[in-house]
Amino acid sequence: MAGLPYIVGNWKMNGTRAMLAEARAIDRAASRFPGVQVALAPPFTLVNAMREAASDIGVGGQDCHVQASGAFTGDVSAALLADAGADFVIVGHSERRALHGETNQLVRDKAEAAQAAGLGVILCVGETEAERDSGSAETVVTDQLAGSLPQGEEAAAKLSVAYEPVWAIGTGRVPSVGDVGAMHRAIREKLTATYGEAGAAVRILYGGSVNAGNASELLAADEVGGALVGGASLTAEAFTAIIGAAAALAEQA
Ligand SMILES: O=C[C@H](O)COP(=O)(O)O
Repeated sequence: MAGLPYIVGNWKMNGTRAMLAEARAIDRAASRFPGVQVALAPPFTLVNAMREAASDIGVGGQDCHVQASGAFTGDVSAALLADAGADFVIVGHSERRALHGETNQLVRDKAEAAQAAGLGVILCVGETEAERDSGSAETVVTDQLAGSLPQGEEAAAKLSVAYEPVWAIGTGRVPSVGDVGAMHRAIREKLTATYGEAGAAVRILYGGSVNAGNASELLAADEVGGALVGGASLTAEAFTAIIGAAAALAEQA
């Protein structure tokens, strides 16, 4: 595994100020598991408050604009996220690709803008169920990577890739461990083809219905360096169980 296991919670469009109590509890739990890197991506509105409430976890955004500033009503730039205290940003989530028509080129531009602003990037890729059923999942994912991986000398250094099969997100369904490993190996190959040796150190996270019951198995799959967790990151109890599973595996390794 490349580096510490990286367990990231994506709160999506959830999170009032009252939920900072969960973030604080997650932060306390993270401090008990120094062998795991833990982070949360709350809505923009909570980034700064979460940064101030938590000290042992990374805090990130769920999207960013490609420009640093300007007349883009409603958008938030990577520079603004960094100013609010974010360490990283998620780009290319399938919900952004599907609901906001984000193309690979746009995702790449966002990733490069984020890195230029000093943020780490979690770049999401994943196939739909129809693409999986037609046998083209690997081609779809490697094509997404070809189009959206950031370029530049330091691009691999602050990058993680999250493999999230669209059909597994929020459905309670997960791919077999064998399919997860096969896809993660294909992603690794693409990363080393793109970045050379630096591609070997990029963490590849699995995302899609990860929970306390399946985390150990999924995290043990080939080339899985962590998890991007949606629903099960909304409560400290559920998310801490996943962090604990990652810590136990890391200790065995
Ligand atoms: O970013 C997180 C993923 O979309 C996974 O969401 P989920 O864990 O609710 O399936």
